Amino acid sequence: MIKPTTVLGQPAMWLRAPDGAEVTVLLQGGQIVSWIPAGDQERLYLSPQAVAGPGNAVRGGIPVCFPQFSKRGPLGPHGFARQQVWQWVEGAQRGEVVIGVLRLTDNDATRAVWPHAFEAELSFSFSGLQLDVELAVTNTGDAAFDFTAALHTYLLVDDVRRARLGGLFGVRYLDTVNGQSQHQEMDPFSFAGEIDRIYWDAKGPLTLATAAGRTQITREGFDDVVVWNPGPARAAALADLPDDDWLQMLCVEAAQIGQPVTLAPGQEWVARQGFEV
Ligand SMILES: O=P(O)(O)OC[C@H]1O[C@@H](O)[C@H](O)[C@@H](O)[C@@H]1O
Repeated sequence: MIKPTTVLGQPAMWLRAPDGAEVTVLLQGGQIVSWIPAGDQERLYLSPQAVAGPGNAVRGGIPVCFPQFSKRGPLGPHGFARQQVWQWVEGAQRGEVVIGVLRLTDNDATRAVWPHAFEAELSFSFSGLQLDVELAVTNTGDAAFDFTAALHTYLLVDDVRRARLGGLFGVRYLDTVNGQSQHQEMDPFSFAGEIDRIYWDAKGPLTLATAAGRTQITREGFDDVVVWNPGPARAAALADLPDDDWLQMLCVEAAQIGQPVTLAPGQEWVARQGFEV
């Protein structure tokens, strides 16, 4: 079943597979804001103080960061894709699987800050205990451009201090809290408070273990992984996050940061992030 709905007062689509798995996606940002696997519970964190609509970035779900990751460039944080309203292209049931596709193309607002012609497509498919999310970007103009990107997934956890993330052993990372580079030594590792790291060239599958069970996270085409939690002090400074909700979320982001993507006219880049509980 696929039907229009609203989330945070904004247009969204709600999709349910025959086995009961559900996804809700906001047109703003092409942002998946809910994923409930079949017979399971909500797996994505969406802040109860999230604000949608023009000029806002929704805190939670799977924001699409494009064409810039974080503040690593001249654009606003994480680029403009999460603030743009994407077009709903199609939703369909194919056997047991339900798919959804949204598209963002350059427009006056994007060209004002980033003078390139592009088409970005966010596709997802789900059924049972799996969700796959794919981001494709095509250069529809006549000059090459570069970008960085991420699927900035907010995973819902019962208490981040009891969560453990595995699969990054030996991977070099930049700790953006203190600016230092290190290699991951603990695997799996747990979280005491604020963490903000870019793991470079991390290709293997990840496992997030929480009291609610395990989530396997795979990636194709994304070289890097970002692990972010604001911890108590930064959470208190974020107006769209309740002070204690840093305990209930962990961002494990599939990202392309270290080697920006360069697309020649007509070229396409595709990358995906998959989840299984
Ligand atoms: O508050 P924003 O713009 O959604 O960003 C949230 C976080 O996103 C993460 O990806 C970054 O690594 C953090 O540095 C940043 O604070």
